[in-house]
Amino acid sequence: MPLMYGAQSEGRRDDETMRRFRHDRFGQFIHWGLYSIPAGSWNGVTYDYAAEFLPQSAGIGPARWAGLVDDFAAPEFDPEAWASLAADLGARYVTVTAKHHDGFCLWPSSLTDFTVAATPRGRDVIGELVHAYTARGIAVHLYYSVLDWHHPDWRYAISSSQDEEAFDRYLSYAGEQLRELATRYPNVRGFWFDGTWDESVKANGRWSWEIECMLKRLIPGAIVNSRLRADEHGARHRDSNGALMGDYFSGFERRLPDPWDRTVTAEDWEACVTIPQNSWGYHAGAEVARTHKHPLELLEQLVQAVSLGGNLLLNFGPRGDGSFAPFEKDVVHTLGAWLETNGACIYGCGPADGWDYPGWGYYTADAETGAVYAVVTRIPVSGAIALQLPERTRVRNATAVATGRPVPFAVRDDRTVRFEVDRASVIPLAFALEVEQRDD
Ligand SMILES: C[C@@H]1N[C@@H](C#Cc2ccccc2)[C@H](O)[C@@H]1O
Repeated sequence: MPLMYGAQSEGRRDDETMRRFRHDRFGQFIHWGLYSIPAGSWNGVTYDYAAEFLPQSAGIGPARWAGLVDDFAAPEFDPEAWASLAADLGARYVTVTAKHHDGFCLWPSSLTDFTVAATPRGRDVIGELVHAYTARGIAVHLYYSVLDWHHPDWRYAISSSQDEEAFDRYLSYAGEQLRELATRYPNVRGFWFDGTWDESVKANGRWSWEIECMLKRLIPGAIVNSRLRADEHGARHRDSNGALMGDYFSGFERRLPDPWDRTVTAEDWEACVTIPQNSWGYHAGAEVARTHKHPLELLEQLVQAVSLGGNLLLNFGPRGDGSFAPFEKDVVHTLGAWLETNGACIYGCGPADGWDYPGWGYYTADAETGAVYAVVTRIPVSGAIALQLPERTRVRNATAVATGRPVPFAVRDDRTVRFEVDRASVIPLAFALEVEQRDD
């Protein structure tokens, strides 16, 4: 069907900025704001739900919530230390909350007083972070929530002409804030939109189309996630013709596609995940919870995403004072150490065509050289790892990515080779396979 405000381009972007995003594969999400201070509790009551939703969970109105501005002193906020942590994690880009659903701006926006400028130290958090990450060679994407509980003209739905006039005012405000962000911080690489699920936003596909155009005009090559977009019929992420809007699909939140679902390899996509079960902002309960994911579970999610042609955006929620919790530092050390010696099977990699999901782990392939990697995450009780080869394919040799040492294997038949793996091996265990086509 003809669309005025559908997808702005067909197929994958192949410019340098998008190739870099695809090559990066691993990003760190940062959720930090006023919600990090109460950390899930209010007036002595702890709410198990996501900490950044505390105003909703505890029924706190905008005026009372704004009282937290005076407490946002962030004595431990150290942008260079945050950038070092991202580098230690092995993240190649960072997506930082500039404005979350509560409407508080982590940059000194001229469009509202509800910003860091009103806090005791008045620091331009976004500006300092963009500088620190960029100086470490880490690309920055800015998270912006269209949903805004603080702004008086926000509406969940439009049910009167008054609602329409108010929401038009809100969309103008949000548009000017986005212009301000792209103008103040022109070396950010992308914008990560959220809070676009309500009827009011879905009814304004033209606005979302215009925002994408504006940001890419102000920052040529800027990357915009599909979550910003609706078309004129209210279709989100993909327009009414099924074409992806924005530059990559961003519908995987706290979930990944099934490891055998090769359909997702048709598009660029990114999954965003938390370390606790369900809190993006710092929740004090997470420090003692027994429920958050083991670092190796998160590492497996990264390998799984890459094996299906996607990126993983792993969330960290700094405490209200600007420090990181020990359980988050554990994740940094575990993933960073593994990526230090095994990153070849992640960075610049994607799906290994013809190599079906094996069950004991994942296959990735270097997008440039075609080198195939077998990454073992589950060692069978026998210790035997059987590889089902694509047709007319032979494995010439195999080496352990971490050590470069050759890995012995046996040819079982013309479609199967078998590795014997020490069951005490540190996993994920990555093998680099040198394969060749047989001419039989
Ligand atoms: C990236 C994540 N998206 C946000 C959300 C949400 C949400 C949660 C429940 C129902 C509808 C939407 C979270 O607050 C976090 O920013």
